[in-house]
Amino acid sequence: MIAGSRRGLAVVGGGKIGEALLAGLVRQAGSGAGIWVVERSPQRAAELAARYGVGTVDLAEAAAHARVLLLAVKPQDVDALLALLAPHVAADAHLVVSVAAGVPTARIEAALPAGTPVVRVMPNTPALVDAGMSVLSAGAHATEEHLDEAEALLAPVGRVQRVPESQQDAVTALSGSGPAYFFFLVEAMIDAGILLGLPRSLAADLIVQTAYGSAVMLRDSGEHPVQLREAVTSPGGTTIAAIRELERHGVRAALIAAIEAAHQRSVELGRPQD
Ligand SMILES: NC(=O)C1=CN([C@@H]2O[C@H](COP(=O)(O)OP(=O)(O)OC[C@H]3O[C@@H](n4cnc5c(N)ncnc54)[C@H](O)[C@@H]3O)[C@@H](O)[C@H]2O)C=CC1
Ligand SMILES: O=C(O)[C@@H]1CCC=N1
Repeated sequence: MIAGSRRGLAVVGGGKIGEALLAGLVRQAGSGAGIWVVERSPQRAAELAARYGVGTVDLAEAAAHARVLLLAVKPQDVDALLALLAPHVAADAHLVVSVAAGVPTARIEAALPAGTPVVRVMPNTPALVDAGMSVLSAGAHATEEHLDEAEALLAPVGRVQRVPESQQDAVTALSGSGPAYFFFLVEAMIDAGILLGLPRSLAADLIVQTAYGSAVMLRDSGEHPVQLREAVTSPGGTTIAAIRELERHGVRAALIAAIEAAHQRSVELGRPQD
């Protein structure tokens, strides 16, 4: 294969985020042509091939066909994967994109042929519904063109930002893990509806639509969250009674501590494995 003749994308690791990205990208492209998946579990590979019409290949075939190798395995599995992948990577023909939480581009570069361009990305699962948030950082050999290439890949499934790599652990704690915090809040709010005697399906409908409407307002109104909250909080009314309880139970401090813990875990995951 001549350097530069490769096209398309191979997703290595078809787990939760690998599938979210695959699903969004295949939907946007209109088919799975030019998209391959490498998956350790044959059963999972067959499932993804059937669901999205993508080809399932091994690492050597992925590297032979695809220009972009998108690594979506657990941080703990990255080193083992790189050892298997490295013999098939050509620095002048591939762009390696890693979504592994915490793992620095320097660690990936050290395991690949000298000069391989690596872009670190923190995506999130709303990519599944084209509402993802992907945050990109360049490794030592990734140029603006490589960042543009990674951005073009991810832009169809949501918004894209670029940050210095030093901010990626914080980004991971905010937008990478972020959907889980919102799902957790929604889960708790639905439980509150159950406590108040509403049927589960009604409580879920009320809360999901309220979450959706609030998210659209946050994104589109241009107003600060404080202003939006104040507009809901009538003097002597119901909302302030609830807000007082949230503050009394330390919910704000709990969220800050939770996100700080996620940041710390991302830093730990980035350290070389024993
Ligand atoms: N789940 C999420 O919302 C997000 C996850 N990430 C990152 O994405 C990566 C994957 O996370 P999840 O999808 O949640 O994990 P997961 O455990 O659901 O998926 C990992 C997949 O990789 C496969 N795998 C492992 N080694 C392999 C190899 N050598 N070759 C081929 N396939 C291999 C496993 O069989 C599994 O299906 C992690 O590094 C995580 O930090 C990043 C952003 C968001
Ligand atoms: O929980 C995790 O480690 C991954 C990274 C960001 C979201 N999920």
